[in-house]
Amino acid sequence: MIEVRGLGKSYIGQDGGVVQALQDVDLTVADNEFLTVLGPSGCGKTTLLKAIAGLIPWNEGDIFIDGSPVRGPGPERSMVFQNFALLPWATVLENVAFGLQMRGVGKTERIERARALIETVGLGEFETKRPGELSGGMQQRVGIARALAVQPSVLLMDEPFGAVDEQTRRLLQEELLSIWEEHRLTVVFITHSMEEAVLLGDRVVLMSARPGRISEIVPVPLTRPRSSDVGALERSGKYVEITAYLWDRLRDMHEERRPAKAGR
Ligand SMILES: Nc1ncnc2c1ncn2[C@@H]1O[C@H](COP(=O)(O)OP(=O)(O)OP(=O)(O)O)[C@@H](O)[C@H]1O
Repeated sequence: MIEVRGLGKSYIGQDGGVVQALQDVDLTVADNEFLTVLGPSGCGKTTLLKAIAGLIPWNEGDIFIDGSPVRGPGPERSMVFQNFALLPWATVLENVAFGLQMRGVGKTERIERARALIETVGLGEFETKRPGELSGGMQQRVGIARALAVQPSVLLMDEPFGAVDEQTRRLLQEELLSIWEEHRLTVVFITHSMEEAVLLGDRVVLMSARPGRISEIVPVPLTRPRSSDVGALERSGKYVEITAYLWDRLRDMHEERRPAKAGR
């Protein structure tokens, strides 16, 4: 379980001013939950994820993973980044096995575990290729396999499918759903897409901007498993209703931030 309590984070901007990125954020993510996070650009989504990952310090509040306070990165948490963040000089196999090497796992086991995950994400024929020889979607599959290789209980995903084309995105969503259905991980997934947030999530966290706060948490009562027929799901009335609701809420947030028009 992830518990975020009263989290506040500010940055010092280039001009020396203080940017309050997060304020009073309270959030509980249950074991094996798939939580998606949606909100306007700059509302602190990445900051929240990096704090949970233990990659940045914060000013107020606490974060606990299974009751233990977060003081830095830990073996139970893995992160997947939008820009893949692969080692450019290393092969697919080496990239996926890298985290295991860092954790002192022996070579034979490393290769065995990495190969199994490379198969899972459908890249069996590409294990000797380097990232530069792969498409964006393939690189992100490597990123996912690498994150899963260390057998985390928590997967933190920062807009992982934001840099790939629409068709690849759809395939990656289906793959991620089936991986999650099999491995039952706790996932926190940031996205700019309302459709993606609803398709994947058990609940959608809506954040509002400046300072970033949780505006609302919207449950997604769509049946699982969802990986088998994503198309049918998207045509269901409930799916359409929830995405329309999220869009209304996001539009309200944009309207609130827009300067009032003259004469109104
Ligand atoms: N290292 C930093 N130094 C100064 N300000 C920062 C830094 N990182 C983020 N910020 C600011 O903090 C706020 C939140 O940033 P963050 O990247 O968490 O938002 P986000 O919701 O993930 O944005 P986006 O959706 O555009 O990726 C923004 O105003 C951003 O400019």
